[in-house]
Amino acid sequence: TQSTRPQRMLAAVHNNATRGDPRSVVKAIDQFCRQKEWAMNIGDEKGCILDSVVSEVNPAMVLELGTYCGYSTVRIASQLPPHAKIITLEFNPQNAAVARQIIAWAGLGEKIKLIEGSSGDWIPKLKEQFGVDTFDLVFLDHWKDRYLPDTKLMEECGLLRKGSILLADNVICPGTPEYLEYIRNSPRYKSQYFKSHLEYTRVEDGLEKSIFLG
Ligand SMILES: O=C(NC/C=C/[C@H]1O[C@@H](n2cnc(C(F)(F)F)c2)[C@H](O)[C@@H]1O)c1cc([N+](=O)[O-])cc(O)c1O
Ligand SMILES: [Mg+2]
Repeated sequence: TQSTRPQRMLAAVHNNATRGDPRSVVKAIDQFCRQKEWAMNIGDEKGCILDSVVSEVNPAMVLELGTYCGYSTVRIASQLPPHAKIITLEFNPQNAAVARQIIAWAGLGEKIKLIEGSSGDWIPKLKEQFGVDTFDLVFLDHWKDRYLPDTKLMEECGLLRKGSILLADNVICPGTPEYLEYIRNSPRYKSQYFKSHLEYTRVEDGLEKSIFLG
């Protein structure tokens, strides 16, 4: 039976990355996507911007929307201080299954809680189910038409505090026009655009970093 792209990506990690070495997992995925098959990981160029935001925020609690295969999950978790945690939401069970194995290979299972389901279902339950207070950093990289409704939902559920950082992928390509319009015009956020390129291509894309002002 035919394998899927995430399964071929997992095989590339097993064959080319060192167990317990997150940087080698990131490198193996980027190599697979450059040399074999494009895939929608944030990639190394935007990934370096993600790294700099994570190290600047030094978050104790991170929420990622859109695990996919776990590339950015591993990238973020490998930079977290001890005892810090990342909760990552994934809707597609096949993607979640691959992500769990990539996260395990990187040796980061203790820092990462992968939840399968939809943001609409899970965002309202994070406080009661996982004892979350607020998130220091939220990374948005799931369905682009969900960035805005889910940001409003996080506000309503009291998951953001004064100073919480939202970092959104793909604000140019594929684009998140409604989210950008809201976040750049809302008095409750201060936003900054980081110009870059769509993963593994020369097409323009970028990240939008927004601080919640409370
Ligand atoms: O469509 C793109 N990304 C969509 C990403 C979607 C991924 O997020 C999951 N999800 C959905 N809801 C949730 C949650 F969290 F709600 F539970 C999680 C989906 O199952 C999928 O694995 C994309 C496309 C391009 N491109 O160039 O076309 C480039 C990129 O970087 C991209 O991120
Ligand atoms: Mg993306």
